[in-house]
Amino acid sequence: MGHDVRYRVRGGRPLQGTVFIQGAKNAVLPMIGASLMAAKGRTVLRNVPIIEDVRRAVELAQAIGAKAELHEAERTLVIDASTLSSPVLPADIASRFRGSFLFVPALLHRLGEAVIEGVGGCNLGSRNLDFHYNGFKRMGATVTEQIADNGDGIIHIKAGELRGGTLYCDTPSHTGTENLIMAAALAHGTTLIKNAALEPEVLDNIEILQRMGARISGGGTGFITVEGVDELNGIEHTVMPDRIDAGVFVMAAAITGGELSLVGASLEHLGVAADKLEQMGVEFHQQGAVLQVRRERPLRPINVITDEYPGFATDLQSPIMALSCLADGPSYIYERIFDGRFKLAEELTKMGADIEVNGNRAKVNGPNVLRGAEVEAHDLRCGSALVLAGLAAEGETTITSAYYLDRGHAHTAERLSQLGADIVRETD
Ligand SMILES: CC(=O)N[C@H]1[C@@H](OP(=O)(O)OP(=O)(O)OC[C@H]2O[C@@H](n3ccc(=O)[nH]c3=O)[C@H](O)[C@@H]2O)O[C@H](CO)[C@@H](O)[C@@H]1O
Ligand SMILES: C=C(OP(=O)(O)O)C(=O)O
Repeated sequence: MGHDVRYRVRGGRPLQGTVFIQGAKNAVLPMIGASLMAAKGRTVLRNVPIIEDVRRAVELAQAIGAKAELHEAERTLVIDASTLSSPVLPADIASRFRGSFLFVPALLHRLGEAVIEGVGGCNLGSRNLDFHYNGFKRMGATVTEQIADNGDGIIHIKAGELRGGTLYCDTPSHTGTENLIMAAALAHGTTLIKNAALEPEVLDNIEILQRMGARISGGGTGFITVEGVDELNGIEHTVMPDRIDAGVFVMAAAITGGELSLVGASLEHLGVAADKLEQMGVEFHQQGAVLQVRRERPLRPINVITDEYPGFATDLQSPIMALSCLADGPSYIYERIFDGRFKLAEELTKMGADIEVNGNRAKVNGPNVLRGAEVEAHDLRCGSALVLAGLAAEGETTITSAYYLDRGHAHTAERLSQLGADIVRETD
């Protein structure tokens, strides 16, 4: 996986024009999980990002018996889950994306069990699932692990009937909150989830579940109450815009000294990242649902501490590391969410950056002149950061293992080319 896609970028062109922000990866994946909970009717999702994670999610839905049709040109996904038949999330698909674990509540409710042969997602250090498992157990499920012949662990979760209870996340886990809400939506009785995540995608998921018939209150407060209902129905829903995609395009304008109109981007959804980018010298003008952004002055250095929403999103940490290479002085980055998210530093160093990494802290000694090099996308956001670095670098940058980038960003080369970038996508 990940070795067959390359991007070639030739830097030095300021980006200008209008770009359409895609639908949110981290909203559509739990929505696909939610739509599998509807035993009757079809769910229609609009503004679906055409990314590899969505293609994998469609394959996985089909593998467990649902009818799922992705209409790419229309960015529309139609799901009929009435035919759900297999509780097994097969490793060859499920281990390619993190969102596969969001199918578990539907399997528990519809088939009484889930068999998880693998969970994927970006390799960012330890990525535990204990808040999910502990929550399912508190609702009456049993969770057991069996070691397969090849040494891989296979998790079996069985739940004859889930019942409401008091659940919590030790820290406000994004997918953990979504999974516990979905598990509670069709459980018997009332569930309270404490220390729930506040991310806009979590709220968009609460909205789709409510429209399907779920009874959920407290979204956005950290305490979510769910009163279980007997069934959920297929409905139509438009996926919210992707705030990480928006943040990357803001930084594309910033790193090239350009000016862009981002259709669908929201300053509010960027949280603290908007303030940090403003401090670096980015100018924002929110005009309704279009965000205008430009950078004319030299970039200033920045201190970043990643945090749950509305803090600085960890998924924008890699892109801002690339941007801070050009800033006039040292920038300090403290990654608090994941313990293995600095592989990018080595790749940027190949391009001429000067970055000191110490555990979960990095110091970027800007300003550096970036030069084109062959670099590797170790994960999704490492990929988007390397594209940004390539846009600012002298000469040609080749980004390998770029399947990771395609996991989360749609039509990257096409959208950047329309803004004046020199970028092509190649496959073997
Ligand atoms: C598909 C999706 O929505 N992915 C996003 C989601 O990932 P994901 O939902 O996996 O991230 P979490 O919020 O769950 O994880 C954050 C931290 O909590 C820890 N943790 C989490 C769950 C658990 O049961 N036990 C535990 O210890 C993790 O190891 C990690 O250190 O949120 C991340 C943090 O905003 C984003 O980077 C990902 O893009
Ligand atoms: C970490 C990410 O995604 P996932 O949780 O899907 O691996 C990401 O989007 O950067």
